[in-house]
Amino acid sequence: MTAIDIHGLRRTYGTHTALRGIDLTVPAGSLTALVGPNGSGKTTTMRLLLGLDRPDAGSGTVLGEPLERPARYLPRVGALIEQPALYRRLTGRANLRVLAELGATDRRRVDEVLELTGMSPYADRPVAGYSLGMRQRIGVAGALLTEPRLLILDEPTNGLDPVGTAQLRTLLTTLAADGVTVLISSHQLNELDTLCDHFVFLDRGRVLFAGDRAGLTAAQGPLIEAVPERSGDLPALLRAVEATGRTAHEADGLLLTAAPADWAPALNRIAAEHGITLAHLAVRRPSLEEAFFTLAERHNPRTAKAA
Ligand SMILES: Nc1ncnc2c1ncn2[C@@H]1O[C@H](COP(=O)(O)OP(=O)(O)OP(=O)(O)O)[C@@H](O)[C@H]1O
Repeated sequence: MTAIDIHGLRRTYGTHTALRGIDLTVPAGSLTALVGPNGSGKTTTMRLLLGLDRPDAGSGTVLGEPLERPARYLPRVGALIEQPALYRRLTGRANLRVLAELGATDRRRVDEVLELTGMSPYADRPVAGYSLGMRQRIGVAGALLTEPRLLILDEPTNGLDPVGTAQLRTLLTTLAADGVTVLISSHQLNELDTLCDHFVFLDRGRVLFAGDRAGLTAAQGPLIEAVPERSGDLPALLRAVEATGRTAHEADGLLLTAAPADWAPALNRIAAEHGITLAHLAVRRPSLEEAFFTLAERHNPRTAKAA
């Protein structure tokens, strides 16, 4: 079952093409991360899915209904796009009651969503005194009022402290376990690494990768990291690796290269041939951020680093 199945989604603003015909498949019940640098098209994608903007091209379904008929699926969708619109003088609870009334939702649901988002202790304070993170959580609470089957959250961790982020992570995991599909965007890639099970990488309006963790590992391959005993040898080691035709980077005193795991002994030999002793040599799974940059570079070698 797919919650979102869209093909060829395209949106141009004036001369700027924000989305270049992307395909987006989000499995039902998944926690799918929509990740990419600033301006890659995450918000545009979400706005189009929510019927807040119209695509120039593209079709497909959301919760089994056609994308062109958002009114048919929106009652089952909860969303938080950018900052939540809240009445600053009203309390968090009163804001949610207004939303519940507008959506003809039972008032008792307000207490439930306050509890779910950990906002019950602050519910009777005016929103004007809330931190950014508290406003975000009230926004998420508002998105949950209608017990949505699909939750679309644009950068919901913006402004959240580590405790707030951890609470949101627990909440989203619980919702997904209950069969709710969650599509969540962030440009802080590693934040979504442990939370999500599906990933869509956007870069300049294109999809670089879409799939699950196993697919990502297969697409990107492992990373080999090495540290020379003498830190001054790192540039020479980089040159030696690049001379073999591989791309290598330096990060925090480490040499990193995307290569098959069995290339580690070759790296050890190359170092030895150049008179360099390695203090550390390891093969590991790339982080989400590293996977993104490897795939971005493969796609567009000259400009990936600038993204
Ligand atoms: N209404 C608009 N008018 C003109 N350009 C727009 C509009 N909306 C988006 N864009 C442009 O489209 C591109 C994609 O923007 P979008 O907001 O979707 O990116 P994003 O991935 O959500 O970025 P961020 O992480 O900064 O939120 C950007 O270059 C942006 O400037």
